[in-house]
Amino acid sequence: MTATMRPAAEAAPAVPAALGRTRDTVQPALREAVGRLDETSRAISAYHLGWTEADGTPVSGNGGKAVRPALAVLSALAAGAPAETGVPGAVAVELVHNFSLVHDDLMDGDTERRHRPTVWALWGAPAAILTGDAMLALAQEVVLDSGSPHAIPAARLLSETTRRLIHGQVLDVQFEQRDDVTLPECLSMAGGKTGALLSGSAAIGAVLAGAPAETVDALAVFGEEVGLAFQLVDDVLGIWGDAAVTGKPVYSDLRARKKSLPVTYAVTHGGAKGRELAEWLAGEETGGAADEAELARVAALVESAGGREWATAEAARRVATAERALSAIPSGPREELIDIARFIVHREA
Ligand SMILES: CC(C)=CCC/C(C)=C/CC/C(C)=C/COP(=O)(O)OP(=O)(O)O
Repeated sequence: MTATMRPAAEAAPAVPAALGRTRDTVQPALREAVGRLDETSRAISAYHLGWTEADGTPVSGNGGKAVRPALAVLSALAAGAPAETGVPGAVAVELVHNFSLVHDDLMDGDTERRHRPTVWALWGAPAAILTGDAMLALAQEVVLDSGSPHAIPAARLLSETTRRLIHGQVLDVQFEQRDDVTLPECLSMAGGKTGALLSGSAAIGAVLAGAPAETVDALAVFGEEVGLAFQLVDDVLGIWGDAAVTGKPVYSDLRARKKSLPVTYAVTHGGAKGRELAEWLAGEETGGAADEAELARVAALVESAGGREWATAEAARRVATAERALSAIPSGPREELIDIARFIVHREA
């Protein structure tokens, strides 16, 4: 068993069928949209999205799990519209997501994502900033060009979602300089950094379909809760995940002394072990590639202070709340949304 609290005998849940199906529905539109970018941004985006090698050779690589576009397409279906209605929203949220990853890797100095070198590591900081910017601008354009009579409210939702996402990242960066971050503050940061885009993804298809406010709100609540579960699991994988499976370097969050959710829980609720952890986080003596053993010791400290168990249980609680929010959503899309939420808590990458 790696990151989850799943009993050893229980198999990992299958990847939900909706993820593959919606990926096939959305990919042609995503490729068409990226094709509108200038030559340099297009080539770098194609690499980041797993379509080519860095030298432009076509590949079918790892472009990510495509969770957000799946939510956007299912959101349209949940509103009684065809899948195609959600596609511009799906393309837009995947572009916003990838803008945020390209910029996040640069900010964190991370050199590996999706089992490949990151954009800034290959092309440098200016190219990473500009490629991310290009994807973000393109996302708005795709929604505005959707042809939906509800394109303006959908574009507004995307804008508000992006502002919340950026605010979450602002808090995350600020927390690195603070040693008094509380658990509610950390949850609020994760709600912005990850909950906002999952919420916007789960709502945008319904907005494009002109669904009533109750439907949009229920889907938004579902996405927000799933987003928090997503970040909790992401933080757990960042400490106890298998780098060969996650495709990201192990311990990068701990090495940067990030106030992730399991770490913040451990510090604020872990008694003497939490205080020991807080001292380590505030210290300057650790860091760099030579300290792998030290980071393993700190990971064990977070675990013995209850951080891993709490984060895993909290993710399950968030998914249960998310599922309850869908009570009025028609069967079919509801079960597929729930399958994705459960997959998120049990994933290992
Ligand atoms: C403004 C700015 C820079 C914000 C950064 C926000 C940020 C990077 C939040 C983390 C979100 C997250 C859990 C990403 C992994 O998604 P995933 O596992 O779905 O990734 P995948 O697409 O590779 O599967």
